[in-house]
Amino acid sequence: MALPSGELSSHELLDAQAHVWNHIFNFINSMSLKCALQLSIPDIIHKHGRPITFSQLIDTLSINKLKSPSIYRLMRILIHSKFFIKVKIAETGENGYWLTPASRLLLRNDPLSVAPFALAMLDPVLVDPWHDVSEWFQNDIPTPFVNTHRRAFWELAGDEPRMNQFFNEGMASDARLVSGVLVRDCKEVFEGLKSMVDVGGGTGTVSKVIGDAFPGLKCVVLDLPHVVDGLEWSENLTFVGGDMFESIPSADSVFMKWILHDWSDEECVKILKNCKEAIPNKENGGKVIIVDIIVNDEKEEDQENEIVETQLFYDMLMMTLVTGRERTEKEWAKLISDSGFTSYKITHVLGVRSLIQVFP
Ligand SMILES: C[S@@+](CC[C@H](N)C(=O)[O-])C[C@H]1O[C@@H](n2cnc3c(N)ncnc32)[C@H](O)[C@@H]1O
Repeated sequence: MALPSGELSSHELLDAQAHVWNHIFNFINSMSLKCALQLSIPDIIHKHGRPITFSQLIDTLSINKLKSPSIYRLMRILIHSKFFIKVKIAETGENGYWLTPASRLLLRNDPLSVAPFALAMLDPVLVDPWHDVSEWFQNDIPTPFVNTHRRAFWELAGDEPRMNQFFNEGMASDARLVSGVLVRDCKEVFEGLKSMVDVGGGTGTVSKVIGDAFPGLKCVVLDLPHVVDGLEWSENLTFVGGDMFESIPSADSVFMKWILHDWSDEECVKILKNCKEAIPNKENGGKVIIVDIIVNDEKEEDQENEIVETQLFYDMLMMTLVTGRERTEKEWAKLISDSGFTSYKITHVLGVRSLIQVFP
């Protein structure tokens, strides 16, 4: 009996096979990147200050030198995935490895480094639940993460200091990049505010940057006690260990970056209602400032669009690790009105994410 694939031309069949193989092995891109970070390859090339030859790279790497030929293979795939380029060194005519814009974002000491975020997201604690997604679909456990680790994400982060640390560092590295854009390109959103609560603000990176840019603005970071206990306060930055589902300290405004996408619609409505309690009415300038993804579902089928693919990755990540999801504008509008707010304004200045101002 002819298989369905028998209806395909040889060309279609081979293309389909290549497509399937690339998806089977997509994780090799992630893991090769993780390996390069763990071996500090971007930092070594950067420190060298000019393109580095293969033998110079091998001399600098702390590896078993018998495995050097495999570094050539690692670099070859990372060149293919645009993390490095090979250039001709003018003086010697030799080839050297050099950085690309993507690997510049991986330098450890760069203030905008995403290296801690990459290492957090590719830690086995966060990767293991992906093996349990299909099992989770068949049972009544709330998330694949709980299926694997028997505890919810935030609970395990509270119990495991190593996870607490790598997750907070990962978040802080993303927060540095985003807060720079916020204070540069969205000044009007913060101007005139006297106080702001950064709900789920982690170790306070965004609040520090915003507080420095607007010295009249007092920021309070509310996060779980294991995240904020022992952090250093300053003149206009304080920390409160608490639970946003219980209550949120009062302020002119609430800021939430990467919070609501962690939670289900019901949970988001609870958080947003608590935000509404914490701020003054619209006439007195109360507002909630949200930084999160708005999925452009009209482009969902368009696999050429890198931003849509990133948004869909995040949506699956929220499904696997926590109870959250990424939302379309229509879904955001429903959450906002179900929580008793009257209007919102979206600003698209943050690439994959958007800034949403919500008014009581
Ligand atoms: C995805 S992280 C975002 C951190 C920070 N806003 C950022 O974007 O860099 C979510 C944060 O929510 C905090 N969180 C989780 N449950 C919470 C709760 N019930 N009350 C307050 N914060 C909570 C976590 O500890 C974590 O810092």
